[in-house]
Amino acid sequence: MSRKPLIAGNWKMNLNHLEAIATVQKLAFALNDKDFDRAEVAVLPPYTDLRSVQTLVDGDKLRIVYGAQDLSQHDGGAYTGEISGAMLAKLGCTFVTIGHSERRQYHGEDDPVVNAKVLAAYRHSLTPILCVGEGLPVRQAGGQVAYSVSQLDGALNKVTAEQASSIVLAYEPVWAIGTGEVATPDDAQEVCGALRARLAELYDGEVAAAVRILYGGSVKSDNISGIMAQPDVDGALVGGASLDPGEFAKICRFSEKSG
Ligand SMILES: O=C[C@H](O)COP(=O)(O)O
Repeated sequence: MSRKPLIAGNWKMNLNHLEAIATVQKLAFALNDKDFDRAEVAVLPPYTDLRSVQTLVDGDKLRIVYGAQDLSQHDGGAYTGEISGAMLAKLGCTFVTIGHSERRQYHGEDDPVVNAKVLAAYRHSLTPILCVGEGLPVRQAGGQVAYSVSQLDGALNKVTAEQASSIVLAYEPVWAIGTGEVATPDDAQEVCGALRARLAELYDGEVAAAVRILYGGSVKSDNISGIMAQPDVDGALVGGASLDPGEFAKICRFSEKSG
C-alpha cells in the first residue's frame, strides 16, 4: 500500500494571526501550492491563528491543510481555557497533535489523558497526530523501542481498527527536539518500524500498512532526504524549521531532492 507522505509544521507558540497569514501566503508561493503534489502539507498554528488560516486557505483554494496543536478531552462545558474538538472541526481543521512531549512534560499529560484526547479527536472527525518518543536517559539505556511502543499502547485504548487506520503517528525523540541533535535515519527507522509492527499486533497488517508514521526532531532541508528514505518513515513533524516558509517548502520537496 502506498502512503502519501505528510509534512506537518508545528509552529508551537510562535506567530500571531497576522504573521500566520504572511507565512501561509509565502509557503503557498514557495511550494507552488496549486501544482504541488509530492506530499500532503499541513501547518499546525496556535489556536488564535486558525480562523485567519482557514479564511486564507478557503479563499485562495490552497491545498495546504491545517490543524491544531492540542484539544480538550471534553466536548464542552465548564473547562476554562480549553478548546473542544467540535470547535476545531468547525474551523475546518484536518489534524490535531496529541501527546506532544511538551504537553507531556509541561502540562502533566499522561497516557490516559492522551488516550482520552485521541478518542475526543475521533468523536469530531479530526485526525490525531499522536506523538511518542523517549527522553535521553531512556535512549542511553537502550529502551527507546519499549518506551515508545508503551506510549502507543496507552494512547490506543478503546480505539477501533477503523479509527486506528487513519491515525498519524509521530516518533519524536525528546533529546532531538529543538536541540539540533537529529536522530540518524537508522534511529528513526528502528522506532518507526517497531511502531508499525505493534499496530499489526494490536490490529492487523492492513491497519499497520495504512498508518503514516512521521519522524520529528531537528528536521531541516539538509537532513530530510535520509530520513525519508527509510521504509517506515512517511513524513516529518517539523518544529523550528517550519517557521521559515522557504526552508519548510524545501523540506516538503524532499522527494525531489532525494529523487
Ligand atoms: O513538533 C515538532 C517537534 O517538536 C520538533 O521540533 P524541532 O523541529 O524544532 O526540533
